[in-house]
Amino acid sequence: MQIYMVGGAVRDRLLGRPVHDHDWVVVGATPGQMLAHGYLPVGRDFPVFLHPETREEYALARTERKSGSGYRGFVVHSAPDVTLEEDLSRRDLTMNAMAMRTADSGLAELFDPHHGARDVAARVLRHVSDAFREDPVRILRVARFAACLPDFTVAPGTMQLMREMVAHGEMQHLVAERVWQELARGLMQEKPSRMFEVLRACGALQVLLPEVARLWGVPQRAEYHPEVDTGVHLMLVLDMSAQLQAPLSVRFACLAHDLGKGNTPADLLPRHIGHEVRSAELLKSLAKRLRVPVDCHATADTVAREHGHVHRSGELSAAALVRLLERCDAIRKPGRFADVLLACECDARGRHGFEESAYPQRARLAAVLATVQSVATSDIAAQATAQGASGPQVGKRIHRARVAAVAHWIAAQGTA
Ligand SMILES: Nc1ccn([C@@H]2O[C@H](COP(=O)(O)OP(=O)(O)OP(=O)(O)O)[C@@H](O)[C@H]2O)c(=O)n1
Ligand SMILES: [Mg+2]
Repeated sequence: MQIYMVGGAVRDRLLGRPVHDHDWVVVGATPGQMLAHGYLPVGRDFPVFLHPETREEYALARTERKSGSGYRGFVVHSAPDVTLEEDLSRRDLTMNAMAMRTADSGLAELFDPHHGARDVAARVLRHVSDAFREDPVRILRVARFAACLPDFTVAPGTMQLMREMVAHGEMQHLVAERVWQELARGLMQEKPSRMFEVLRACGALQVLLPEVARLWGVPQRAEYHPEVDTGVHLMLVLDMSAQLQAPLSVRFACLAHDLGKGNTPADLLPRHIGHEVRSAELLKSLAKRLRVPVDCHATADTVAREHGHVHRSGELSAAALVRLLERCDAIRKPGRFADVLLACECDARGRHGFEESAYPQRARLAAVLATVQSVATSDIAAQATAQGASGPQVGKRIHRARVAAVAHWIAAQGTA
């Protein structure tokens, strides 16, 4: 049997990027031989094994043919006579269809029948063959790679193929988990906007995230948004979230914060009165459809509802500031509130001409929260209960003490 390194590890080595995991392909072996060598079988559908020590994936060379629609509709042929070339030609992109082996001389040998190295040098994402059609997840992968390798472009023929796949309804067969997985990974790359550009260009965005796709062409007020177009703004916000190295929940919150601008009544444009609540409603159905994790949804919901108040928090009274913190559940969930503030900063700086602007609201609200947290609520509660106060009355006293503390803090800021 011969073992070759394949897929992302070969690609990333060529790109000079850090290699996270290795995929291996084994030619000329049977499952029985793999088991005899101590490899552990995984998966029901494909002849894939885990190395007994490294736990990396070793797959027997295989060919694949689509037998029906959907995720599992494949006929897999794996046998000791399947060649490396056959295995490589079923893969998605030329840059992912290279193999490497350490030769007896100790030098690394590259097997590159589809000219992946040439495409890497030319910064092109190109499909290997028409077999690309067989798996619609590949459209999401191309979009994700575009976000990760922002100077790469999609080859025109590949974009054409992706358009055809979308037009044939292939995106409908994707299961929510796979869509979310790829979307989440794409959001975490260096330039998330590239993923959305690619998905938009092939028509997949319209199918997967129509709430997002419809934001292009929707105007906003130029005084606040020099870029005017809501879709353009959204892309600036997402790239700002990457620039500020925000975690996934923040990046997803950025994606969803302005969804409600997509269904603003036409007579209100370019104003978007009430878009915050509409955003939260659209977010709810999107999160359900894609099975978005609860923490991402919760952060995004607060950002959608409250981003306007956070932006204007400099004008709020002590009482209004405490109410804002209470609505954000900031006292119980300070970590999440920090994420909400970061998303708001991405929103404010994700505008033409504001990229380098300061966003003092973030540090100020963090300080207001610290002030509120310093109020000794258990002492107030104990005292109130001793005086025979009811539950709601205790709550009111705590609220009043918090407002007083914030008012005091604001006054001290003024004299500092
Ligand atoms: N839908 C898919 C998924 C994977 N592959 C092939 O399987 C390899 C390994 O897949 P995976 O580990 O999922 O992705 P990588 O390309 O290795 O990228 P990374 O692990 O860095 O995300 C890919 O390089 C590609 O050759 C494919 O052709 N089509
Ligand atoms: Mg991999």
